[in-house]
Amino acid sequence: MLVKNVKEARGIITAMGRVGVLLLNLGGPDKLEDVGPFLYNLFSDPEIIRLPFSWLQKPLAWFIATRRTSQSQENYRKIGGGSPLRSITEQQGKALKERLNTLGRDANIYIGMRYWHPFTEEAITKITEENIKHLVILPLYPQFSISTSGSSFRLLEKLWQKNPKLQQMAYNAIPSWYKQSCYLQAMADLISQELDQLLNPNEAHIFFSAHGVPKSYVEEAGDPYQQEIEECTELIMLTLNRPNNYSLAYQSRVGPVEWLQPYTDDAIKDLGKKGVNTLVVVPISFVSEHIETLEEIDIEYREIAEKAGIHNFRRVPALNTHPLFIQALANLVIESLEPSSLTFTQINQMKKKVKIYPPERWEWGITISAEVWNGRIAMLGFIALIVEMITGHGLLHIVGILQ
Ligand SMILES: C=CC1=C(C)c2cc3[nH]c(cc4nc(cc5[nH]c(cc1n2)c(C)c5CCC(=O)O)C(CCC(=O)O)=C4C)c(C)c3C=C
Ligand SMILES: [Fe+2]
Ligand SMILES: [Fe+2]
Repeated sequence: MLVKNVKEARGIITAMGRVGVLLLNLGGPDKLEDVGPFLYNLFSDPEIIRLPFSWLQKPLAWFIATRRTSQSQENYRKIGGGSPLRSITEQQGKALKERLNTLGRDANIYIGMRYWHPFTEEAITKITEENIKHLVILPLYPQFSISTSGSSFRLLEKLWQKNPKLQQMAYNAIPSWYKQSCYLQAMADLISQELDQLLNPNEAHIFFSAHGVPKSYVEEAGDPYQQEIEECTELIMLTLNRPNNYSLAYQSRVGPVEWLQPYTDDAIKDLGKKGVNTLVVVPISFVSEHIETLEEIDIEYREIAEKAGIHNFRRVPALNTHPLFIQALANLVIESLEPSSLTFTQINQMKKKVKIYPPERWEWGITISAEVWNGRIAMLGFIALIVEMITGHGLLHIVGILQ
C-alpha cells in the first residue's frame, strides 16, 4: 500500500503519533581546547581501535589523544580554530524540518553526534522526554561503514537495551542512501558548477576522494564501505553525464595498518606524472565541510598537486544545505514512513528486538569475520602500544598516529 496524497499521509502520521528524525554524525571540536577530549572520545571507540582487553581501551585512547592533540590542534587552527560540523549539521536539520513541513509532514529533528556535542545520548534523552512515537534514524553518511554509521548504530543499540521507554518506540534505521536520486543530482550539480567555471571543462580530471578505512575492515570484517563508495562514484558520473576522465582514491589514513588504496596523495602524484593539469576534487564520503575538506584537501593535497605540476587545482564544495540534498533527506524520511516500509509486523518485530540495523548487512557480535577482524585489530593495537611504551618510538609514532 502506498500513500496516495498529503491528507492520507497526514492521517498516517497522526495515527503513528509524533515523528522524530535523528540525524547521526561524527561531531568535531568546536574550539581548540575541545580537540584533546574529542580525540579521546574517538579513540575510546572500539569501532575505531579494538583491543583484546576492554580495560586497555581508555588508557590507550588517553595516550594516543594526548600525543596527537597538538598536531590536530594545529590543523584545526588553520580552519579557524574549530570544526564547522555542528553548525552545518544544525543548518541541515533546520532546512530538513522546513522542507518536510512544506511537504505536509511535521517532524522533530534531533542531532546525535558520536564523539562531540550534541552527543547521541543527549538526543536520545530529548527524544524520550518529547514522547516521540516513531523515530527515523538517518546517518549523515551516504555510504555505510563499520567505523561511522556502524559505530553510531552500535551505541544506539546499547542505549535501547538500557531503556524500556525506547523499546516502546517504533523506529526505522536507514543504513545507507548513496543511490538516492536527489542526492546524486545534487552531487552532479555541484561538480557541473565547478566544471563550468573552467576554460576547457572537458579536459579536467574529476578526482573523487573518499575518506579511507583500514583494508581489514572491508576484507576481513565485511564492511560494505568500499563497494558502496565505488558504486556511488559510478552513479554520480552517470548522473553527471559528461565526457571527463575520472578516478577514485582514499584519503585521511591514520595509523600503522594498510588502508584502502590508492591513497589520495599517491594518486595525485601519479596524475601529475601523467600530465594532468586540471584537477577537480570531489569529496564523496561526507556531506558537510569539515577538517578533511578544508585542511587536508584544500591545503595539504593542493600543495602536493602543485608540486606534481597540477597547477589548476579545484575542489567541489560539500553538499551542506544544497536544496536537492535537503530534498534527498526529506525523501528518505518520507519513504521510511510509508506504510510499505512500516508494516505492523515490522513495528512489532522492532519493538521485540533491540537490533536497530538490518543484521544481513553486517552481522555484529560473534561471527567468524568479526572475530578475525577484532583479533587482528586487537593484536595490532596491543603490539603497537607495548612497543611504543617500551621504546618511546613505536609503530604509532613512526606512522604518525602519534607525534
Ligand atoms: C565517512 C567518513 C569517515 C570515515 C569512514 C572515518 C573513519 C575513520 N576516522 C578515523 C580517525 C579520525 N577521524 C577524525 C575526524 C573525522 N573523521 C570524519 C569522517 C570519517 N572518519 C570526520 C567528519 C571527522 C571530523 C572532522 C571535523 O571537522 O572535526 C579524526 C580527528 C581529526 C584528526 O586528528 O585528523 C581522527 C583521528 C579512523 C581511525 C577511521 C577508521 C577506522
Ligand atoms: Fe585527517
Ligand atoms: Fe575520521
